[in-house]
Amino acid sequence: MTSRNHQLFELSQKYIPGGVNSPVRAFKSVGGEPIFFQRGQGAYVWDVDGKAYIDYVGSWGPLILGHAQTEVINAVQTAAQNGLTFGAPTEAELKIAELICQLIPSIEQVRLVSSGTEAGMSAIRLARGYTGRSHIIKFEGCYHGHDDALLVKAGSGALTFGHPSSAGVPAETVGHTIVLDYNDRAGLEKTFVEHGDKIAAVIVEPIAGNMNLIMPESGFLATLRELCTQHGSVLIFDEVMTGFRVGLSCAQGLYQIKPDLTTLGKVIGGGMPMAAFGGRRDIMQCLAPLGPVYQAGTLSGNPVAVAAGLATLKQVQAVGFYERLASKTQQLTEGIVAIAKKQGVAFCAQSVGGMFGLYFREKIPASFSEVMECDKDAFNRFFHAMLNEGVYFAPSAFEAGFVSSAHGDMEIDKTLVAAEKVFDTW
Ligand SMILES: N[C@H](C=O)CCC(=O)O
Repeated sequence: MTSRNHQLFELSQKYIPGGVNSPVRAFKSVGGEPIFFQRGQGAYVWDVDGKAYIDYVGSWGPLILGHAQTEVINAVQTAAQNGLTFGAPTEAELKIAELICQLIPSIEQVRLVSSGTEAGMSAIRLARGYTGRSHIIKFEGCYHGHDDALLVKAGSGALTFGHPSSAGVPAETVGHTIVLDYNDRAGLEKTFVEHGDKIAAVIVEPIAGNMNLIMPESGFLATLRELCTQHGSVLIFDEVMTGFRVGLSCAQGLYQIKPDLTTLGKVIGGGMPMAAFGGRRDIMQCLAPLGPVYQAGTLSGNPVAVAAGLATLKQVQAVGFYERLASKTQQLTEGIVAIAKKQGVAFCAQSVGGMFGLYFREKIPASFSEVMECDKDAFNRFFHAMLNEGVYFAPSAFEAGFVSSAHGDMEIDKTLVAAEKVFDTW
């Protein structure tokens, strides 16, 4: 009998390109058909054929409290009853803006948008408007949404499908984008010596999560900070993924580096489409209607999304929240590593807060080129075998994984039992 999933996928391909609304969902690199989900609760998701999975994707990061979390759902329902959108200021958006500024000291003012792509694109335009310069630096394998200027040697779905620089982006559009290697301080210094007075901004994922998980090496972020200050360039931390995911003070708090601008998304929307960019007041004041840099959005600050975000940010402030999350995530990665090692599989893993990376190689990668050395076929085999056991990891060797506060000992144990079974017959 044909599964409901298969039927839906067949039909979807007729009406939606590739049957998906974002390429990385397509299972293209791991093979097989994408799963159509019907519902989620806590740490679990159920597909349309009724099979349950422990979910380590969490909608690619936003669901730090798990699926359908009671307070978040209640907040959404209450907000929705008062109207879905006004296209005008609300008290709730003021509340979330104030909270973001309180929790992230580098953010003195913030503007809400609807997606991480918008946040990144707006931050770049703002940095260019503020400095009056054109060049930007980004790093290979980092992904900042699908804004044209940033879609060069990008990570995430672009990397997954082997097209890190997209067709449809004119050469002139990326003519001002300089791409460097993540963690390459010497390359960075050289570029600033050559082009320092032209560089409007450096945009970086302070912990890279779109080429699997790559941690910044000691001194990398500090060098970035020093060079940007020295040359009058705007330092932009893309914390769409790491914001309120790796800790309450985000990656910038962990590394004690103050960027000029920060982009946020995922967790701040609690599962609803919301993102933000914010930072130094003197830079933010260049935005319309105060300044000459235009930026806008009909649904920006959407009240339902803001309600979900506020309910989420309230809960992550609970004492010990991030310590518990980090320890669960570590329990998961250390457990899988121990099982793989027992079977002699070349595998390693690492985590930070509620975010983790799994690598089919002996040593944890520290750069884009080392990530590329991971055994992609082994990952694909592992992915499908775990899926078969009811564990859903991201369908790409280049994406980080996520643990939520709804993942308890039971879910971690079940995952490790599944991994034991998978590696037993490796
Ligand atoms: N890595 C991406 C976002 O952070 C994955 C989500 C997507 O592209 O659909």
